[in-house]
Amino acid sequence: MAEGSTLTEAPRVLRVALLGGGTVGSQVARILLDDAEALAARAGARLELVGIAVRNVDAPRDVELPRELYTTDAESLVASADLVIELMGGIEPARTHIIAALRRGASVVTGNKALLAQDGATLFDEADAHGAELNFEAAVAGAIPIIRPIRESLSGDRITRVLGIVNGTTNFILDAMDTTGAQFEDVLAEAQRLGYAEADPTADVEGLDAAAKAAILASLAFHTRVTLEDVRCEGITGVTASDIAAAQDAGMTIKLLAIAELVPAGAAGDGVSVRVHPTLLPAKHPLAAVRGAYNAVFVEAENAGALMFYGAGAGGAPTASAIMGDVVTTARRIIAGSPGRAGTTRTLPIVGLESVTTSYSIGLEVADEPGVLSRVAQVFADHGVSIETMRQKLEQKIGRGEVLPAAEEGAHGAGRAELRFVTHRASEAALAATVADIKNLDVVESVTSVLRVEGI
Ligand SMILES: NC(=O)c1ccc[n+]([C@@H]2O[C@H](COP(=O)([O-])OP(=O)(O)OC[C@H]3O[C@@H](n4cnc5c(N)ncnc54)[C@H](O)[C@@H]3O)[C@@H](O)[C@H]2O)c1
Ligand SMILES: N[C@@H](CCO)C(=O)O
Ligand code: NA
Repeated sequence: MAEGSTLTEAPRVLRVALLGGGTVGSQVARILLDDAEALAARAGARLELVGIAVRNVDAPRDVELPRELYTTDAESLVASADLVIELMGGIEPARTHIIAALRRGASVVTGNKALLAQDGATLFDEADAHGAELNFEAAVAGAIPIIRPIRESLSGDRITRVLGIVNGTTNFILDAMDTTGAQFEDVLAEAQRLGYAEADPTADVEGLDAAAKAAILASLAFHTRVTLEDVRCEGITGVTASDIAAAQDAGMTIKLLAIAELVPAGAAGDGVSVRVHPTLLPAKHPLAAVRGAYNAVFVEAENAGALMFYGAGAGGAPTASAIMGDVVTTARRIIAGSPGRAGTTRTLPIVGLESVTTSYSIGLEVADEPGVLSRVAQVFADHGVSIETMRQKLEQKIGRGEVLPAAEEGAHGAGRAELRFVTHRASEAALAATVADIKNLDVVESVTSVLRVEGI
């Protein structure tokens, strides 16, 4: 405390501009107004909400707030603020407003994963150049504290892998498919009816929302720059009821995982692989227990071991909780006069899926006749892909190293059989070549699914 100051000194005031008054913004405004006393005590300054920028001042709203706070003039709000909370979403004009705030030396709190994943580097450079802070806990997994634990709590450790269920909509859909046995399209329609899925669900079901979060997590976990373009992304639209049933038969469940891991990149040392795709997980894996629209992030670090962060990944009040945590932390640092951001320290090569090994589950429809199994198995062997388990519909199962008796293999006569193979870890290239050759076998009717497997 400066010489001569006393505890009775008038509290400092920080002018807070809120850009966006929708699902999250309206809850943030409510907390700023309702909890003003407690927030002032924790932040060390009164947080004065000076305005809320919206598209339409007269739009109907769920949360009652003083009408005079609303404005369409975001630019003027930003020009007068010490701290800007950006909850408009989208790239522009959010990006322009954030840069304008940072250039004035005002700190910014945002939940905008799309913008951070596309152009975070520019924003962080602006923050660094002007001694301002840019915080974004709400951008990944909503209310769950995951950004700060990775940036701060684990900053003395070496994170090797992050596996996340970071999209609630797709987890809700996959969980409902798992519980009811229904097809994707039917569950999506029901999720839209219940308000769990957006009218335009593309960003969620195609994995793009999860990919943006994966890019942010990878950048922080590995102290390097990763953008949306670096993320290999596959959504859940191709997951069928029969994939889910086969997973259940094998004691597994299908989750849309965001996976970021350190992988060897030859002489260069470490590289980074970042991907989003439907993934088979054993039912005993902690992420398999994440139901409904919940999110969870599983972090593996050299010294901490495995950690799991779980909770609500979306929703107005939960996401506002993460925003407010950033607001109080940022306010404290403004008062203390010390921006606390630890910047990126290196640039690791992004490694494509062709260099990453993973286990696979492959479903086939084949002619049910003698010799089919050995011909399929030979194709795996030809490409050096080792089989961990094989299941045939009718509950015949070959475990590690066992061989199905020839008599049994031919016992069902003409007709079709469904085979499911799970492989040991193999490269994408070896797996693709195996699948292509299997498709060409005359005894194979079709390859019904190819899914990656984690946690076995
Ligand atoms: N909703 C969630 O559960 C959730 C969770 C995590 C992160 N986020 C992120 O938080 C942000 C806000 O999400 P939301 O769900 O509250 O959005 P929303 O669509 O409910 O609200 C957006 C608000 O921004 C205002 N706005 C948009 N464009 C504007 C413009 N050009 N000028 C002035 N005002 C404008 C709108 O009027 C509205 O008040 C997004 O970046 C989103 O990705 C949302
Ligand atoms: N659409 C996102 C909202 C949170 O980012 C989800 O389903 O998880
Ligand atoms: Na979060």
